[in-house]
Amino acid sequence: MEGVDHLAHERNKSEFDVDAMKIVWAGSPHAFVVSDRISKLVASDPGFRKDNRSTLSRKELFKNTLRKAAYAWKTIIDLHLSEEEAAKLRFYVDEPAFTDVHWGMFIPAIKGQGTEEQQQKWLPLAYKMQIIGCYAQTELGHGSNVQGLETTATFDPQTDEFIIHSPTLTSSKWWPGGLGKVATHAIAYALLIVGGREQGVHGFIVQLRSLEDHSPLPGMTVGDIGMKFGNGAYNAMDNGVLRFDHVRIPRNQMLMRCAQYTCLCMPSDAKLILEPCILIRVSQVTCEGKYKQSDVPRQLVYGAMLYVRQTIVADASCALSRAVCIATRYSAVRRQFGSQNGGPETQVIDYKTQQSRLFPLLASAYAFRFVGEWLKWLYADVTQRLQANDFSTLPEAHACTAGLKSLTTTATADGIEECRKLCGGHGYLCSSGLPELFAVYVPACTYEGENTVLLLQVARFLMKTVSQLGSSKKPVGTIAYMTRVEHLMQCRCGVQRGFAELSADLVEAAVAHCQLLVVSKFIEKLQQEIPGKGVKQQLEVLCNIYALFLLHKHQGDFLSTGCITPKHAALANDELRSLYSQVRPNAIALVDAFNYTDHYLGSILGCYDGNVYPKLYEAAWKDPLNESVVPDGYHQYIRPLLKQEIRTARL
Ligand SMILES: CC(C)(COP(=O)(O)OP(=O)(O)OC[C@H]1O[C@@H](n2cnc3c(N)ncnc32)[C@H](O)[C@@H]1OP(=O)(O)O)[C@@H](O)C(=O)NCCC(=O)NCCSC(=O)CCCC(=O)O
Ligand SMILES: Cc1cc2nc3c(=O)[nH]c(=O)nc-3n(C[C@H](O)[C@H](O)[C@H](O)COP(=O)(O)OP(=O)(O)OC[C@H]3O[C@@H](n4cnc5c(N)ncnc54)[C@H](O)[C@@H]3O)c2cc1C
Repeated sequence: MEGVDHLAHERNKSEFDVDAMKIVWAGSPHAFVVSDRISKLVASDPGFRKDNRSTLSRKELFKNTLRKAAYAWKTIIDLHLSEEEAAKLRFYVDEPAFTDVHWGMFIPAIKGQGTEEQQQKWLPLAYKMQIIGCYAQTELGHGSNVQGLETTATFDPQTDEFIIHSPTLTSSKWWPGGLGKVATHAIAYALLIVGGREQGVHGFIVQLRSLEDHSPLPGMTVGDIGMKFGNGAYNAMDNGVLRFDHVRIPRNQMLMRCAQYTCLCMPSDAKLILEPCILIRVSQVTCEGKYKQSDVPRQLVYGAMLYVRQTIVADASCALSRAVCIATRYSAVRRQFGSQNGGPETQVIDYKTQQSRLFPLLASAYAFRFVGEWLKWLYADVTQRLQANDFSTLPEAHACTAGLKSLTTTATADGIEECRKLCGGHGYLCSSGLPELFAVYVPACTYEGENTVLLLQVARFLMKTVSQLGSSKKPVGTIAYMTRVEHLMQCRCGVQRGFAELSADLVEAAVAHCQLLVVSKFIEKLQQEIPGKGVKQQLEVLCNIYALFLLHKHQGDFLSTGCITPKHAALANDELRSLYSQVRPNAIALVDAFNYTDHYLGSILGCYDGNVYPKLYEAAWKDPLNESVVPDGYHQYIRPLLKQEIRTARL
């Protein structure tokens, strides 16, 4: 029945203060208040309705997304929402759209790589959405290999302009979100050519469409690249294709500063904190056509990616927690087998197999939340260091953002699919929310750096650290533990095979390094003051589950290297079962702590009151196919079949 909490008996089992855990999950009392208020604002506004998405055609879906983006912007203006509140509103609207790239990449790239003058010119326009930007780096022929990009930007000293051109089919920009139909401007990455010499890949601000009638400017061929995976909401995003035919832009539209770390302390909740920027000029082209390369690492040009990868780790904890919330609530509602003397059947959440699949994912959601908080700190720290021209932790920041982005997105994508399977057949219904969540989430394993390519970056960083063992340069920070492998390196010295030959093994080592990072940051979190009855105890259980689950999953490696004995492995498995039993009475409360509205979850299986079956039944009849009792096509195709008239029928 409506209004009855069918999960009340589960909630009454909780052994900790759920409201206190909500604040831990949100990050602070302030963050909780903002999240709670904005999520309810969005959930209560019919203008943000999303339960009909799966019945829309792509063009209807896209136009509805434009309407929602405009409506969200109007809401932000009318309610005078702050940067933080506006970012939360876009988060809870939960609609992949051009605004994601405008706010999440276009603006950070200008902040990170634009000079003071360029920021003063372009940022006010972008903040007021008087221009809409996209991040046009990937091409048809190159995505991972940024140095392989073929678009050219040739400086013309006669006119003090750059000529942007797509010399080959494979140099066509391909994938940038928002590019296909909406963006008026792009940060386009191109190979700079000055005086006939190639000077590497740089970013350029290029206007794509008229601000009067939105038509593509001369020399631009631009459109959408077509339908993407599944029928999910990501098809509301106009990922585009763009070819330049000798398009001229003023010299002052090459992004000529790379102090992006000093400007970007934009934590994942996107509260923009502008740090004073130290002018670190990576490169510039003078009006005489002279190219000046300064001595800062050229990789500062990749700054926007480093920033976005950091936010993707926090996003992973959100996506995984959504799926776990749905699967946990439904596992408590669903009963199957086990009836004793006509009594109720067993809740599937009580089966040890269900717990051994579900609870490590619950622990992972919390683990990724806390490592995401730490990564936000690391990013702010590298920011401060860059202000003093201290690049010492830049390699570590790159390795951590790349590695944790790879680890958490892979685990989250796999975890969402596991949650769908944990819900049985009903998990395959769009009304469960899981198919769309999966379809929208999985590209995170590819965009912002393909996950294996990024793990190779971590492996390169680890091997570089190993090569320095024995020297005066001692490993510190997240690789301090590697001093312990020094003896291994000495006894194995001489056996050197190529990085490429060993790359598959090195990627596994990179994953292990990142998993160690996640566990150690969870442990550090537990060393902090955590208020609320039983809250720290619950987090300790989840931390132990996360760590022991990894040990169990990779026990072959631990055993073969002599790190543990078979007895240790058996003890770990026993302890895991015991820990699952400790989570069981608190499982519903632990997912309630995410504080997701039913609107944001978008799932009948995961609805707060657990009143699943009536909602499933009611939702079925709303499907357009049920608008008529006799289906369209019966008379044309089915009746001839049934009446054996098929031989003569015109199909
Ligand atoms: C794989 C690499 C890193 C290789 O770059 P490379 O110039 O060939 O450099 P290398 O020789 O391998 O390394 C040279 C050196 O540069 C360092 N480095 C590399 N990247 C960074 C960084 N970001 N920050 C700081 N340092 C960086 C590396 O660690 C190397 O250092 P070392 O020489 O070993 O000390 C690069 O090509 C890359 O990042 N590829 C991935 C491209 C990518 O992520 N594209 C994303 C496009 S935008 C997008 O997808 C948006 C998604 C939509 C959305 O988010 O909604
Ligand atoms: C939904 C979505 C949105 C996107 N949005 C944007 C955007 O807004 N702006 C933008 O610029 N781009 C965007 N992209 C593009 C995205 O950044 C690239 O697809 C991504 O960087 C991967 O590059 P790639 O496609 O070239 O993959 P590839 O590198 O071609 O990967 C193919 C395979 O090759 C392997 N591989 C590649 N190099 C190596 C190597 N050196 N060693 C071993 N294996 C290797 C990879 O591991 C992978 O298995 C988007 C992509 C998607 C799917």
